Amino acid sequence: MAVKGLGQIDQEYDGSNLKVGILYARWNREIIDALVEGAHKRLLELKVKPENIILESVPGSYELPFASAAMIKKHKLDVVIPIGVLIKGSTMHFEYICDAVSQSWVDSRQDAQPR
Ligand SMILES: Nc1c(NC[C@H](O)[C@H](O)[C@H](O)CO)[nH]c(=O)[nH]c1=O
Ligand SMILES: CC(=O)[C@@H](O)COP(=O)(O)O
Repeated sequence: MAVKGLGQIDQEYDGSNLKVGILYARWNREIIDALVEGAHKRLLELKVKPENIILESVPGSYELPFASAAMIKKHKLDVVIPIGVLIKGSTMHFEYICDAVSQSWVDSRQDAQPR
């Protein structure tokens, strides 16, 4: 049977040696702030040291892909958690940003490939 949504955590994870970034967009802050708080809380539950959780923000979701790569280099992170919220309105703004961000993630994966 297909597993839908988050699977059950089936093992202990130890993040005590990890340095993690949370990079969030400064749009739709009520939702963003709840997502950031939840990510931070979960990282602490997974034994990531508070001093090894770096929080930074960008103007919006459009900046997340390239700013994520820059943040990893700047803070020598093991991983970054990008958080953005796009809400459909009455124009094509939503589609344009989603498309740009999706393509930017693809480009950043290609940049990260070993030459
Ligand atoms: N409309 C939303 C945006 N728009 C801002 C862009 O992401 C970008 O920051 C701006 O165009 C400057 O380059 N961002 C979101 O995260 N969510 C939105 O709903
Ligand atoms: C994706 C968005 O920015 C959204 O808030 C835009 O709303 P609208 O399309 O009505 O300008």
